[in-house]
Amino acid sequence: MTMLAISPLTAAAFAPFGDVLQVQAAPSVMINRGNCARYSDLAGLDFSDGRAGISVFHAKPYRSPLLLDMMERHPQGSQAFIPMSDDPFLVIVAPDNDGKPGLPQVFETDGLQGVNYHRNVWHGVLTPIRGNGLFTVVDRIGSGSNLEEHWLDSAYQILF
Ligand SMILES: NC(=O)N[C@@H](O)C(=O)O
Ligand code: NI
Repeated sequence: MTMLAISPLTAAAFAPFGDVLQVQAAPSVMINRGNCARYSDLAGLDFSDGRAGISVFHAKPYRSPLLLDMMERHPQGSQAFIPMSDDPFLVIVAPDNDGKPGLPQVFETDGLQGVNYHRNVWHGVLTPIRGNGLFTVVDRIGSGSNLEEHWLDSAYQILF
């Protein structure tokens, strides 16, 4: 079974798939009488025929080795995962290859990062690896199906 290596999550590496939500080199503006740095407008939110909603996901942390046998995407909207703890999680994405996921890439967050998957980007399901598994999620609320799943012809293994 093919193993997938894990890379640290960076905005540059993740750019083809979405946005990294993290403190930037410089704030957009200082607010609250200089007591708070605001980093504005970090994610490309995109919802067709629906609206943005904020949900909470409570996921059980996975144990190593992880078997990656399915990837999914949301044709009608972006999806952001913002951790409610400072625990790292795995972010698994793949380019589209004629309507199927191409070679997956695996990133590990540094505990102070969230991600926003752009619309229709192949990704693995939410994958906490330790901690409380609590995440705030910003994604599309609307009618109709917004979930396309693809079961991989051959699974991958991820050690962490
Ligand atoms: N299905 C669902 O709401 N969650 C997935 O989209 C996911 O990315 O975890
Ligand atoms: Ni998803």
